[in-house]
Parts: sequence; structure tokens; C-alpha cells
Amino acid sequence: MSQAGFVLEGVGLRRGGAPVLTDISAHLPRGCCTLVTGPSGAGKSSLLRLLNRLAEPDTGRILLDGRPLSGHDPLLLRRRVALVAQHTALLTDSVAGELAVGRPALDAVCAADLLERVGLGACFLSRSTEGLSGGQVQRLGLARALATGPEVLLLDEPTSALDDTATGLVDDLLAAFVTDGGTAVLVSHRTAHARRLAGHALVLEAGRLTEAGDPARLRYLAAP
Ligand SMILES: Nc1ncnc2c1ncn2[C@@H]1O[C@H](COP(=O)(O)OP(=O)(O)OP(=O)(O)O)[C@@H](O)[C@H]1O
Repeated sequence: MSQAGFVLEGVGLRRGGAPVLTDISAHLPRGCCTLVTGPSGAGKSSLLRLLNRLAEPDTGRILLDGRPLSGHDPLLLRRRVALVAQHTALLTDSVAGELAVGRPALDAVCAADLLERVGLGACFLSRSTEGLSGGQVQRLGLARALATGPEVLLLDEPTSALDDTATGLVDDLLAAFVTDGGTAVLVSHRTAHARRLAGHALVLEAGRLTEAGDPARLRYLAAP
């Protein structure tokens, strides 16, 4: 029987003539938050981009619920598997416009609710994107991803520009997303994330998978 969630089989990726990911085999279960951690440059963001076909592996393959990702239409896949990038690229000049990128038919009540959930508040709905702070743009990126109603959220350091209060709010939102049956893949350096959110963790070092399993048992996360 196929495994629910993502399965990576011998995945390799090269960039600029050098290996970025080498022979990664792993399971990222459905209905769970998987933390992807490891040192800077280990290949975490590159791995995330493979999961919604923003990049394609050079070797091996990735399955989602038993079906090769290469057989999924990339645009349809990205509605189900939404990426919140490390640095959100704004695509319009208004907050409402950004949310509509994710779901054009989004009504004002739902849009206001999304902004509340990420801690921006409904008052942001009438704002221009000009002048938003880094932390506000980061939360708008998360709201934009949630607007599509994704099954899977891919999150690349989603709280790197946030203070402790806003980080706690985003963590609560992610925990609720997973409790409601969603699947999350979270790239983070913060071990607090592992303790609070992750049911499973992968450690990448120099493009290789060096540990996988219960975050509480991983050597990398136990290091001071
Ligand atoms: N398009 C590219 N061309 C050349 N090298 C690349 C490209 N994309 C990624 N790399 C290299 O691949 C390696 C992994 O990058 P990646 O951004 O995936 O790491 P990361 O673990 O997410 O790092 P960080 O924690 O610093 O964000 C790095 O050495 C990076 O320079």
C-alpha cells in the first residue's frame, strides 16, 4: 500500500555543476508537521521547492499519496501544496490584491478573517502593499497561501522576521492547521518549532539526509 504524504526516493538535485541534494530517501507523513532543519546551505529550501514542482529532481522521484509528482499539473498542484517562501515576492500593489492572487473570488469577510488569523487585522484589507514592514509582508505571504485552502503548507522560515508575540500567533495557526488535518513542511532553524509543532523531523547536512524521525530523539536538535 502506498504511504500517505510525500515519499522521496533517491532524490538528487544539482545546481551550477555541484550537488545540492544527494540521494535523499524520506517520508513526510500526511496530517503531520515535518520539520526540515540543518545548517545554512544544507539544501532545505531546495528540498521544499521540489515538493510543489518549483524545481524538478535530477535523479530519483517524489510521490504524493503514492502518485509521482511529475504526473501532477504544476499549477493545480500548487493550489493543493502552497509554498510560503523565505522572502515573499509581492505580486500586486494592495493587500486585497495579494489575497486575491491566491483565490480571485475571495470575499471581504474571508479576506478579513485571514488577516486576523495571521495577526495583521482586518484594517489591513484596505492598505497598499507599499510601506509594509518585513514582518507584515511575511504574514501577508502566509495569508495569501492560506487563501487557496491548501492541503499542504510548505513554509520556509515563516517567522524569521517576526517578534515573539507574532511568532506565537503563527505557531498557533500552524498547529491548528495540522490539527484540522492539514500537512505542513516547515523549514526552520528554531528548535522551539520542533518542540511545539513538529511530529516528525528531517536533518539535512551538506545536501544529505543525516537523521530522520521523532524530533525529541534527534542528535542535531539536542545539540546546545
Ligand atoms: N540556483 C542555484 N545555483 C547555484 N547554487 C544554488 C542554487 N540554488 C541553491 N544553490 C546552492 O545550494 C545549496 C543549498 O541551498 P539552499 O538555499 O537550499 O540551502 P538552505 O539549507 O535552505 O540554506 P539557508 O538555511 O541558508 O537558507 C547552497 O550552497 C546554495 O548556494
